[in-house]
Amino acid sequence: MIQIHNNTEEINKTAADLFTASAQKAIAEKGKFTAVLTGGSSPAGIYKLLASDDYKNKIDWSKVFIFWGDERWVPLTDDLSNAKMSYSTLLSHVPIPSENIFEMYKDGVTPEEYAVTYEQSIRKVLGEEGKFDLILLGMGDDGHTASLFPGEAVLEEQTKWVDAYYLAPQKMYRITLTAPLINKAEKIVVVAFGEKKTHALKEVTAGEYNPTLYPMQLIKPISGELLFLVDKIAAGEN
Ligand SMILES: O=C1O[C@H](COP(=O)(O)O)[C@@H](O)[C@H](O)[C@H]1O
Repeated sequence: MIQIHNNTEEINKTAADLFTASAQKAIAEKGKFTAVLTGGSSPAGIYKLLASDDYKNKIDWSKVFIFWGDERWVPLTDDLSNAKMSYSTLLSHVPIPSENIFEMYKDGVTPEEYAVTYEQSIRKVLGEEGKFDLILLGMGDDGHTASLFPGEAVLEEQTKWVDAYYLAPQKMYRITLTAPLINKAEKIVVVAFGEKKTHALKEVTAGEYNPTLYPMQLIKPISGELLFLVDKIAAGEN
C-alpha cells in the first residue's frame, strides 16, 4: 500500500505513530518488540520525534530490541555510520538497555565474519522464525534498499539472513539484511520523500518487475504488511 502525504512532517508523524503502536502491541502480546532501523538521511526526523517528550514515554524501552537493516562498514565514530545517526537522534535519548542494541559493525573482525555473528544474534532474539515486528526501510535514488544495490550478487541470496560484500562503486564494504529475511517481517514501512525519489518510486511500484535494476521490488512480505510513506513530490504529484 502507498500512502501519499503532504510533506515530510506528516510522514515523520505517521511513521512515529506506527512505530509506537507496533511497539505497544508487541510488548502487550509477547513482552518484547523487535525493530529494524534504516540508515540514510530520510529517517532522522522520525527518530527525533520518537525521542521527543511527546513520544518517548509511550514505549517501554526496556523491552525494545533494535537491529539495523544495513550498515556501511565503518566505525561508530564515522559520520557515514548509520548507527551513529541513530544514536544521536534517538537511542542516546531513550532508556533502552545497551544489551538490546545490535550494532551492525565490530572492530577487529571482517564484515563477512560479522555477518555470520549478526545472523546468530537475530536468531537468539527472534528465534528460528526470524520475524521482526517492524522493519523501517529507506529507498535510495537508484531504487536500492538496505544495502541491496542494483546488479549485486546479494540480490540473489536465498539462504543467508545477513550478508556482507564489497560495493565497488562506493569503494567500501556493506553489511545488510537480505530480502528473504526482510520479507518475513510483520510490518515493513518504507519512507521516501523528495524529487530525487520520484523516478525510482514510479519504477518500483508501477514499472516492470526488474529487481536487478530496482532492488526495492524484492521487498514483498510473505504474510506481513508493506506500507510506503511518501510525499506528493516523490509520488510525482507536484
Ligand atoms: O545507503 C543507504 O541509502 C538508503 C537511502 O538513504 P537516503 O539518504 O536516501 O534516505 C538507506 O535506506 C540505507 O539504509 C543506506 O545505507
